[in-house]
Amino acid sequence: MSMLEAEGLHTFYGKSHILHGVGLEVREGEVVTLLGRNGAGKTTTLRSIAGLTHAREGVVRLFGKVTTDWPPFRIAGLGLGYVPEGRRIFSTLTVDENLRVPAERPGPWSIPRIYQLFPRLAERKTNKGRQLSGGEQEMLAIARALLLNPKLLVLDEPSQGLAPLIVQEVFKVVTTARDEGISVLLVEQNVRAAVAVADRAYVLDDGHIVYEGSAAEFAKDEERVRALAGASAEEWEPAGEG
Ligand SMILES: Nc1ncnc2c1ncn2[C@@H]1O[C@H](COP(=O)(O)OP(=O)(O)OP(=O)(O)O)[C@@H](O)[C@H]1O
Repeated sequence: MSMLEAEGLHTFYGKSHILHGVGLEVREGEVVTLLGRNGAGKTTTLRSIAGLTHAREGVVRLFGKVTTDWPPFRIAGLGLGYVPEGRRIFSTLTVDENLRVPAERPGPWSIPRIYQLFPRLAERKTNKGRQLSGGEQEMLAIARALLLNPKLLVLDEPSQGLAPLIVQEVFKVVTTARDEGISVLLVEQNVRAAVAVADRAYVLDDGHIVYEGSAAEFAKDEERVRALAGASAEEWEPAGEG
């Protein structure tokens, strides 16, 4: 079953035509990564899906419903958990207070469950948002989205600015969510980290999808990975044993 189907999206900022017929799909239980260089249109694709910048042409279907022109709150209510770029957590509130902000949607995720699965956040419970490291802030932002009990989690560059070891920790959160039955759409600059967790990959270039296929196949294509990953290509080391 499809969690998300986007077809032929054309999205503009004013007169700037950014997406030129973008199509992608996330099926139930999948982690799908959307890759591409700076400015390729990844964030714009996510904004079109989440209802923040509506596509002028094309269709977004979420959980079988056409949501192309729905406002963001209605899309969130349907089960889309969107974590934008830049970790917008409340810096003057504690971790615990941050987690109490979202309006709950019924489901298996609760604050005790979050603390159980992300002990790092439990340890930091009474720390203010601004006292957290970048990795902890990202985990908190994802945890907050999970409390909405989404069926599809959409993450925009969770690894941005994080050291490799911390990236691995944040990506464990992604696999935990997937293991809990949540589908994930992941936008990343860190190509190697993303293809290591994803089932399928799409590559966006200048508003066009130029690759679509298995993430494992993509990972094998060293030349392609290197071209996309650029300078960060050497940074990612797969998690070692234990
Ligand atoms: N609010 C805006 N108004 C006008 N142009 C914008 C706006 N936001 C983004 N753009 C432009 O749209 C294009 C796509 O941007 P987008 O943020 O979707 O790319 P991206 O692939 O997510 O890149 P990045 O990795 O830098 O976030 C870029 O050329 C960008 O300059």
